[in-house]
Amino acid sequence: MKSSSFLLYSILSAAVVPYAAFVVGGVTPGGRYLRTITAAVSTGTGTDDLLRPSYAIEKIPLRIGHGFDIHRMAPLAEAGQPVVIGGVLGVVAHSDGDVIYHSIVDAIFGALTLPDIGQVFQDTDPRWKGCDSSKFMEHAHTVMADYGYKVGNIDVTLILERPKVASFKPAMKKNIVNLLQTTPGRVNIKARTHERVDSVGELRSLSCHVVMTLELDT
Ligand SMILES: Nc1ccn([C@@H]2O[C@H](COP(=O)(O)O)[C@@H](O)[C@H]2O)c(=O)n1
Ligand SMILES: C[C@@]1(CO)OP(=O)(O)OP(=O)(O)OC[C@H]1O
Repeated sequence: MKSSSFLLYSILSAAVVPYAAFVVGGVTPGGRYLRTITAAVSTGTGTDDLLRPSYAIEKIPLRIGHGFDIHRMAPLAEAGQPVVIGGVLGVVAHSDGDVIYHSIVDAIFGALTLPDIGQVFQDTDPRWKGCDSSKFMEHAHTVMADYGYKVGNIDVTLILERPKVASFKPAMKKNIVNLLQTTPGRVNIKARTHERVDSVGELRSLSCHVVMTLELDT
């Protein structure tokens, strides 16, 4: 669906059951989106201990990681994020709330036995307020590479009642490939609805699971 059609769909949908515009995999399925970037992660020169883990890990040839994230949708006044389409809801998050990127970052940290995303990028730290989550991805890639690993493969499951995101998968995949410096043959994105049940199905949240492997980069 073209973005103009999505916009129309969004407005029409808002009249019935409004949903948020959001950023997933670096893509906003919908069009009108005012991204706020108030912080950036320095991946090269940081002296922050949390950002630069230094303990040794075992160099096993294959590591597996799982990541999960869920973000609440709420009225814009409460969400406070100008990422709305349909004019009613926003995504409640400290950063930009990209559930795909957050899940991938956590899968990478998990595979490396490192502290999780919320420990590294604390949601009380003003540096991450409204932060573009691609910065978290770039940082996770740097950490992974520093430990001598590269992406094995990534399988993403985005759980989102609507809109349908099939036509946006190539752009999301391209972002992931570029940020993690891997190849298209190693990244897959799936999407499911939540069959209209629970918070995801009732358009009160969206969530994501990621499973991925890391390979020792020889
Ligand atoms: N936001 C979404 C949700 C689903 N899809 C695609 O639709 C198929 C059917 O989903 P169900 O949850 O109803 O089984 C699914 O396999 C996806 O291909 C989508 O594109 N965007
Ligand atoms: C990314 C961080 C940090 O800004 O905040 P949120 O955007 O709220 O995202 P979440 O996935 O809940 O957890 C990790 C947080 O520490």
